[in-house]
Amino acid sequence: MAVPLNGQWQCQCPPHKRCCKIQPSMLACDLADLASEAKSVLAAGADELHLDVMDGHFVPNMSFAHPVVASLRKHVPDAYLDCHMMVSRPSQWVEAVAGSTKGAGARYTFHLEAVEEDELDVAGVVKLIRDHGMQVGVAIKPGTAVEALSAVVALVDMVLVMTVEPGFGGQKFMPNCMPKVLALRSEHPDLDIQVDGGLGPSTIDAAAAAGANLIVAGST
Ligand SMILES: O=C(CO)[C@H](O)[C@H](O)COP(=O)(O)O
Ligand SMILES: [Fe+2]
Repeated sequence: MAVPLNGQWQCQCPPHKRCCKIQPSMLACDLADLASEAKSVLAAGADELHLDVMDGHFVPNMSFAHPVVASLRKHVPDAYLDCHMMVSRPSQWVEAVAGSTKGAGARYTFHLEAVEEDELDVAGVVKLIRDHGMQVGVAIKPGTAVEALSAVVALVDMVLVMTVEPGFGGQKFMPNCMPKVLALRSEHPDLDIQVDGGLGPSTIDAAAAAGANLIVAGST
């Protein structure tokens, strides 16, 4: 479990327990100052940078896209970029995001609900991401049952269980999503499980206790 201590996120997990990684969501920062904001959260101990890409179609909001990610990469050449792709037809952006994040570690997390009939099937999207050298995450919205992941969990590196409706920062953590985390963790002891939305000092314990080990920290 990680807690803020003297301006740093300090892990409090006993040695035998799974340690949480903290991934600040850059959606919460001054996007006109993205590079220096990214450097300061990394200096404060952030494990990865969570980049919320929104297309205004899969979610009713827009944020930034791969050109911004490419510019940011020049300033943080060694950072791990965790791209949360809230976009329809996620296969269409894989090549662009791979080109924008190259040089150090990156993850492309697509929403299971966004894969459309006439594009690749889910396994095809996973393969496309991997073929482009990125780790693979798959996300589900609060309203999607965890059983919807059963055919894909074994193929991916990480599962993101959204704890808010995707599209906006600053929303309230939804504790009723924790049983999904618990179910995933009991079935998959070594899987990376991420939670995203309304995480902060008052909600991180519930998420870690349920079995999440990747914590997106945004506005709270
Ligand atoms: O995916 C997201 C919104 O769709 C953001 O990553 C998430 O909301 C983080 O921000 P906050 O902690 O403020 O909720
Ligand atoms: Fe996110």
